[in-house]
Amino acid sequence: MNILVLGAGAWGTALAVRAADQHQVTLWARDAGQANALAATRENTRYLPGFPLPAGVSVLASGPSGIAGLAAQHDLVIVATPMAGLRAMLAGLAACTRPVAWLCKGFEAPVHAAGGLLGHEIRAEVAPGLASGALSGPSFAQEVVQGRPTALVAASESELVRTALVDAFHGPTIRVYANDDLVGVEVGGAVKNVLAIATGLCDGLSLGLNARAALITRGLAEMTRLGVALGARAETFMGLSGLGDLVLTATGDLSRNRRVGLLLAQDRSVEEAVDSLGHVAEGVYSARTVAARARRLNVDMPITRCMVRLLDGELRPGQAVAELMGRDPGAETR
Ligand SMILES: NC(=O)c1ccc[n+]([C@@H]2O[C@H](COP(=O)([O-])OP(=O)(O)OC[C@H]3O[C@@H](n4cnc5c(N)ncnc54)[C@H](O)[C@@H]3O)[C@@H](O)[C@H]2O)c1
Ligand SMILES: O=P(O)(O)OC[C@H](O)CO
Repeated sequence: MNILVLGAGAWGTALAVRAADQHQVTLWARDAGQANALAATRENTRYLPGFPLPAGVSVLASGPSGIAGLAAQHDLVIVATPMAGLRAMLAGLAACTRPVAWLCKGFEAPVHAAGGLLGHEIRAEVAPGLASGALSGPSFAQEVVQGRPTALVAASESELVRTALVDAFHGPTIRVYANDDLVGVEVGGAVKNVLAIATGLCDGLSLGLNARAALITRGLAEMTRLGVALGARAETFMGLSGLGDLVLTATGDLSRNRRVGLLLAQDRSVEEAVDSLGHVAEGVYSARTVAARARRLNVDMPITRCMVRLLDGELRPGQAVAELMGRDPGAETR
């Protein structure tokens, strides 16, 4: 198989390295300088230092034919940009006849009255004919690139796309499960990032293990409520892209979103926290949209609402905890 990976951040690079165990991979960087550095050093020193690119990975920057021309020369196209780059990528691939999958986890920042969109909603606007889906699940790039065992979920309404993703990435160190609930998989991947900021905050304030378990459990409930309201199946949230990715991101110190929460607990500003990462933390950009879409659907998401007020500077860390604990008693419903 010939696989094109569009985006040479940490995750695109890690998956390109692993896919090259079994396939030919082209890793595309939007910035010619980054592509040249990658090609010269055979290492992504900016986003995933310490892991050489194997011979099966070739590096490219945009050529005269652009991404559409490149896509036509490959069997599978992976969009590995953050959410902020997905709309432009899908628009550029609108006429592509190859299966396409995005890796980003989040809601796009609002571009019109409908508010911020998930990947499949952006696709419906700019590339409705594209055979496409998302590859998601609990997966830190640093562990995947080291060949540590990982399970992913290939989500699409199209069996062709699910099968292409399994063929591309299922191997000795990665298991890929197929799921046709693209909405559920996308909601899980987006909301877990917001909840990981909350859990980082909780741990940074040394609130204890009981508090962390409560946040994860009640966070899963609010993620499920939003997903079901958006048309997902509730059972998807008990799977890899729901519970699985929530547990990983909320508790694993490799998570950039969790690290934002840990830094906010030290009274660092959101800008300082984000700048210190050097990587994208999608939860920071998605939180307001998650809360806004929940509000429109009449879905109660108290943890997310609290995180938005914290990120907007309306609450200090201690006040956020007091607000969550001060709510009226309620039934333990989904
Ligand atoms: N790193 C992980 O472990 C991991 C795992 C699973 C999913 N993801 C998701 O994958 C996506 C990418 O994450 P990452 O870790 O590779 O990020 P990163 O911060 O390591 O790299 C981001 C890459 O995207 C490029 N980029 C930034 N803005 C862009 C834009 N507007 N258009 C095009 N390219 C742009 C940057 O140049 C860089 O190459 C995120 O949505 C993240 O949630 C990451
Ligand atoms: O580092 P984070 O918080 O962006 O999380 C990375 C992956 O999404 C974990 O599955």
